[in-house]
Amino acid sequence: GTKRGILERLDDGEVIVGDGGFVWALEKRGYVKVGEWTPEACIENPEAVRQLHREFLRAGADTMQSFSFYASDDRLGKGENEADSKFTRINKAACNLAKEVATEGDCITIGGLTQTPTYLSGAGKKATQEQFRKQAEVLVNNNMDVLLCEYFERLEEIEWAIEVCKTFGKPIAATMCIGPDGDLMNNSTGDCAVRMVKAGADIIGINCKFDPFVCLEGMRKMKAGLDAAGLRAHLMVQPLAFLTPDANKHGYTDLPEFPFALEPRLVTRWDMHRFAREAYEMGIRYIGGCCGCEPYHIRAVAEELAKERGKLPKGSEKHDMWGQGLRMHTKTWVRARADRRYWEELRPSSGRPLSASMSKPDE
Ligand SMILES: N[C@@H](CCSCCCCC(=O)O)C(=O)O
Ligand SMILES: [Zn+2]
Repeated sequence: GTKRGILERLDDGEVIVGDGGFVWALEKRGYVKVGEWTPEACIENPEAVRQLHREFLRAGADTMQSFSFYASDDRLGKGENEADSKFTRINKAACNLAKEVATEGDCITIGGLTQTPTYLSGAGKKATQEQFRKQAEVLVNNNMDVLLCEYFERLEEIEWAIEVCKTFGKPIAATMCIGPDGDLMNNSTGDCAVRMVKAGADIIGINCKFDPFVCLEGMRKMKAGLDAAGLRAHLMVQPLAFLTPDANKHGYTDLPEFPFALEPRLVTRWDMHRFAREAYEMGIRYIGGCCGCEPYHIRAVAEELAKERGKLPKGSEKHDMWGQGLRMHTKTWVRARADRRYWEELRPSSGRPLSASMSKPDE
């Protein structure tokens, strides 16, 4: 068809703006349960999922990712008869919602899958790959343009997932939720990058668990690993929208504030400008967000890279860049904040005089 695929766009050096965090945004809206993090909302409240897709589209997202997170059969299904099992219905609905909104823009649909309870149970490669095959099959049968293996903490499991996805002949993206200190099986971040590419991924990187700047530290290690191995791949990063300089290799889940008091750590749109620029300068071209990342964060990515993309997102119709919308404010001191440097240099207070700036992660 006319729509140019993701690899064509990336090969042409184009920026792909990703969408943000679905489970996190929908949990705040009462459609997802913390701890389960499963996407029943696709069949129970499709209007909420559709609306969030539309908000990310308006913010400039070039991708619509199926809300199929933690939707493997071993987590969702109870082995009921395939056709109308919860597993099949949720994954199918997730694809349809992503496709519906993707057609409202010139978006690429991304079929997402992630780590499984089967792997953690120690059931081994065959049983684990069967889970990936089942879910990838539904995503491909429902016309997702790309398969994304995301939020893997262990290299071996994402290698198995990539191997399975490769059999479907779609472009493959793969992101691990690791920082600069490697995965949970003592594989270095650089080695994780190399082995994801060797397993067959076209686009590799990091998503979740760590803040935008810690993720970029991890991406620098991934890039160095690929360079040392003489490998090339497109780079992708979808960080948390929470600041986590104090996290250990387990990321935000080990911080005392996880999951119900991370709000003081939220990044501002200005942090996202700085992140998007640094990511772009590193050669990363698929730039989105994960947990905590709301549409205004994605709009900031699209605005920071407006020149490179040759366009502003629709949502910028209601947002003059760098605070220019304050020029007409009645208060002179607020008018003075219609200034890029003011916002770039501001170190915002937390408003919590008794709060420490950092916490100690639980082991
Ligand atoms: N594409 C997904 C990624 C979710 S990343 C992790 C979500 C919570 C994990 C946990 O605490 O177990 C989404 O946007 O929801
Ligand atoms: Zn996440």
